[in-house]
Amino acid sequence: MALLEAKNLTKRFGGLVANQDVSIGIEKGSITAVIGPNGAGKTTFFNMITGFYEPDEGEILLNGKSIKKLRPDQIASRGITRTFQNIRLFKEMTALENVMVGVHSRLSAGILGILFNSKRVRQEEERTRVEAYQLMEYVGIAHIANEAAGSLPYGLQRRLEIARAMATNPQIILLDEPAAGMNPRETVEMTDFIRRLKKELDLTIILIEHDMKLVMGLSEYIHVLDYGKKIAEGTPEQIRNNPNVIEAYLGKSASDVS
Ligand SMILES: Nc1ncnc2c1ncn2[C@@H]1O[C@H](COP(=O)(O)OP(=O)(O)OP(=O)(O)O)[C@@H](O)[C@H]1O
Repeated sequence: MALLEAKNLTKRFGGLVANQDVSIGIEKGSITAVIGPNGAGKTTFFNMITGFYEPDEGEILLNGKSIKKLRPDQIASRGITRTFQNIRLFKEMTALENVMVGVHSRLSAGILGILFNSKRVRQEEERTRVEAYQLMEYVGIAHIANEAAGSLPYGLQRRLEIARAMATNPQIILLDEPAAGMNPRETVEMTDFIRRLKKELDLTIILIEHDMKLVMGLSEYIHVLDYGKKIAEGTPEQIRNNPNVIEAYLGKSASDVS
């Protein structure tokens, strides 16, 4: 059984069908890419999996149980986390504090704890700080712990967002264009880092990415969307040679998939 199963998902915005009958199964411990031209429906798919949009039709199963009607925080607590295409950090807060927010969402002493048990709250605060710092060390960004998130270069902000997502202790992480805006060196580092997440933490990774070199080099399996419909799935080799995929990218840039 697939760890995560999206079955026949459809999402409409007025007359526009952003996802139509999309089915995607994700195996535990795999790296899967969802690709397609601009506006194909990739982020809409992520938004349904993570509870930001409720599908109009279809079903989403995690370990065989429906998560379709759950809120984003409930889905996060079941181990599915994400990053965003447009980085969403608390820009005025330090990098460490941003990661602490992620850890907090898992540990939180609750409002009664805050009112009546300040010692426990203080201990939890300290534990949160230590955990967040360790996570930053793992991600290789501990040196920027005390810098304001908004002042960091783009590549570091992307890594920081991943560190915050990982702080919720996920089993599945959805990365929406992790290499967007990165220079070639940063892209290679990001590729290595994603591989490490899979290998060392046994994370299941689903990514949206326009950088075909990254997609083809990193993914074990690829699903292709075009105008809201899934037009192909397969290994990188199969996708590279799939006439439907080449056709979908033609007119944009045929060389994108080669
Ligand atoms: N909240 C929304 N309201 C109305 N239309 C939306 C909404 N979200 C997405 N859409 C539309 O749905 C379609 C699919 O958008 P989506 O962002 O999922 O595509 P995408 O494949 O992620 O594109 P890109 O690669 O450009 O990020 C687009 O036509 C978009 O304008």
